[in-house]
Amino acid sequence: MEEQPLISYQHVNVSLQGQEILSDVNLELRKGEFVYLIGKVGSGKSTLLKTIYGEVEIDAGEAWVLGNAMRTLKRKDFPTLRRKLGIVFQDFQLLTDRTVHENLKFVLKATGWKNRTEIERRIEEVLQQVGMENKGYKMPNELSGGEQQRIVIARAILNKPEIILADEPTGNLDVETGRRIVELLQDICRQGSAILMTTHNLNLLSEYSGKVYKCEHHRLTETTNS
Ligand SMILES: Nc1ncnc2c1ncn2[C@@H]1O[C@H](COP(=O)(O)OP(=O)(O)OP(=O)(O)O)[C@@H](O)[C@H]1O
Repeated sequence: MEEQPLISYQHVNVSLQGQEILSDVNLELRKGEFVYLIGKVGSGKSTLLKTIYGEVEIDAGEAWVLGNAMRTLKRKDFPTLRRKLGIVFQDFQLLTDRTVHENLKFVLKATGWKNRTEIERRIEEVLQQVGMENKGYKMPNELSGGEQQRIVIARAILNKPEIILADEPTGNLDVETGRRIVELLQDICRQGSAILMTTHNLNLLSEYSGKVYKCEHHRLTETTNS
């Protein structure tokens, strides 16, 4: 039997303050998929991602995320869902008053990790995975933009999420650094997390394969990535 998709949206409508943002959205994300979400500024990409982690409500349609029906999911159950998602925001949002290591430890502790050895081991593993193994002692402001984004990705993968939502993860970076970040996400995808990322950088689409959805005129259409 075919596995259920990790995300399945059917005929979903989303509005903000009475304004239609997205209408009749159909979206599917399956295990191991790398999916791009493209579209003009203000077309609704971030809003769509926000519905997946429950920050924005869905008005109509059917929406499933990791087995949860999003329209009936209780507020108290959102934190449990969010822990299963790795979220990479456009601006980095590392805690600026503590080191990289402390940033990562903070998340592990907040998500229930207690054993000190396991915590240390996991921090070492994710730092290695993003190529930042010697940077744990640094403060965020001592890192370049690309390095900070790597740490944000390290933070997102701490709990081995099934889905990573990345909102314009290359937005503030130069082309080459942005490319390396996408390579890192592709690498993480190959290791088992599905990735849904928004981008304005259409060059990436031809360089790194993936399914493409385009947000336009309040609709989402799947386009071919050639
Ligand atoms: N909190 C809000 N209240 C009302 N309208 C909002 C709110 N947040 C966003 N919008 C509107 O929703 C629309 C979609 O915004 P969204 O941020 O999802 O677009 P986007 O495609 O992610 O844009 P960008 O490429 O600039 O990130 C925009 O018209 C925006 O003005």
